[in-house]
This record gives sequence, structure tokens and C-alpha cells, in this order.
Amino acid sequence: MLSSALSTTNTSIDKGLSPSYHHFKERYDLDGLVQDVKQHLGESGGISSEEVDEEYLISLLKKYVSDPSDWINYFYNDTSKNYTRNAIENINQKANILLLVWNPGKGSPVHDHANAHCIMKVLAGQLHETVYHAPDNQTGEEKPLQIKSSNTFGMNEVTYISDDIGLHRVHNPSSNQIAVSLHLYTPPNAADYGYNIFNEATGSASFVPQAHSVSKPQQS
Ligand SMILES: N[C@@H](CS(=O)O)C(=O)O
Ligand SMILES: [Fe+2]
Repeated sequence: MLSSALSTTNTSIDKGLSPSYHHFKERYDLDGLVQDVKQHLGESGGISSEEVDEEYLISLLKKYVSDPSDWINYFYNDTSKNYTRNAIENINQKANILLLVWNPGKGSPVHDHANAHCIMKVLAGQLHETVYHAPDNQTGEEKPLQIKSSNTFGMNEVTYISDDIGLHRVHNPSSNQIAVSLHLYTPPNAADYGYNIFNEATGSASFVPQAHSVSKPQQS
């Protein structure tokens, strides 16, 4: 129906449809997503974690459909690392958008998210996320972290975590395929101040001063 309406030669209909027709044809690409994230977070001034509408940001990441032509220029894989953090966009004081490249069978240690929202979308391959209950800081007692949930996410699936939900560990379950994911952190506390990694057996935390990323991907 819509395509026949759009292919009509009736100019009055064409005129009427013109603006939305162009919009309709445009693919929602990574630039569009970054622009929408920037718009939501505002152009200037700080915005606290509490003021961010994470549901809206999650909906933006869900709306975007992975297309390697959007992100291949950010793609750099250091094969000596479990995963490589490539910077896509650093929205001053507000957010980091990163492209993470995961080597087969490799993953992150159990970690927190430095009091920030973390939204992750799988762009290629699969990623497995294990979520843990945060250890009870009051007792200081050493005991194994308790698993809260465990899920595998495929291409274009989106998941969300914050310190209110718990800790997590992410790994690429494939023995031979790289996985790629898009991450949005707001505010960018892990990069600016640091975060904690946890010993799964004892629940003890170690502070990591800063989460580094590769800002100028090397092309070979
Ligand atoms: N939050 C981790 C990746 S992940 O395991 O979600 C990082 O930014 O390095
Ligand atoms: Fe994480």
C-alpha cells in the first residue's frame, strides 16, 4: 500500500509525502543514534545519572540495526587482549560510546559500572552476560558471588546494567568467532574515575583507576 502510494506519479501526493518520504527512506545509522543520544543528554551542562531516561536510551540502541559499514572504521582488535575498547564518541562529561571487540572465548572480569548506566548492544556474533548480586559491603565477609541471571545475547539484542542491578561479567562464548558490541556509558565515570573488579570466589573488590580505550583505531 505504502509503496504503491509512494510510486505514484501524482505530484500532489508526492508533495504531501515528500518530507516524511525522505525520512522514511533514511536508514537509522550509527551517526543518527549518536546524534539522538547527544540530543537527549543535552549540549551543555552536566546531567546526573538520575536525570537520564535510560529506557529512552535503551530504545534508541534497540532501534539501531547493526550494519558493519557504520562501525568497521572504529574496529580494532588487539589479539593479545581479551577485548579491545574502541572509542566511538566521547560526549564531554556525559557519556562514552564504545565499540568493543571480543576475542573468541574471552571476556571481562566481574566488574561494577562506577555508578553509571551501561547499555550494551551486540553488533556481531554473540555475547554471554552473567549478572551477580553485589556483595554485602557491611559484613566484609569473604564469600563467593551469587549469580543473579545468565543470558546469551545475539546480534542486535540489547541489555542494560547498573550498580543497582548488580555486577556482571561478559564473555564471547564462541571458540572461533569474534564478537562486537556497542556500549553506552552515562555518565562516563569508569573512564574518568575508575571502577571495581571483583574476585568471584571471595567477593573482594579491586579498584581499577581508569578504563582505557583506543581512540584512533589503527588500520592495517
Ligand atoms: N563494561 C565493560 C565491558 S562489559 O563487560 O560490559 C567495559 O567497558 O570494559
Ligand atoms: Fe560491563
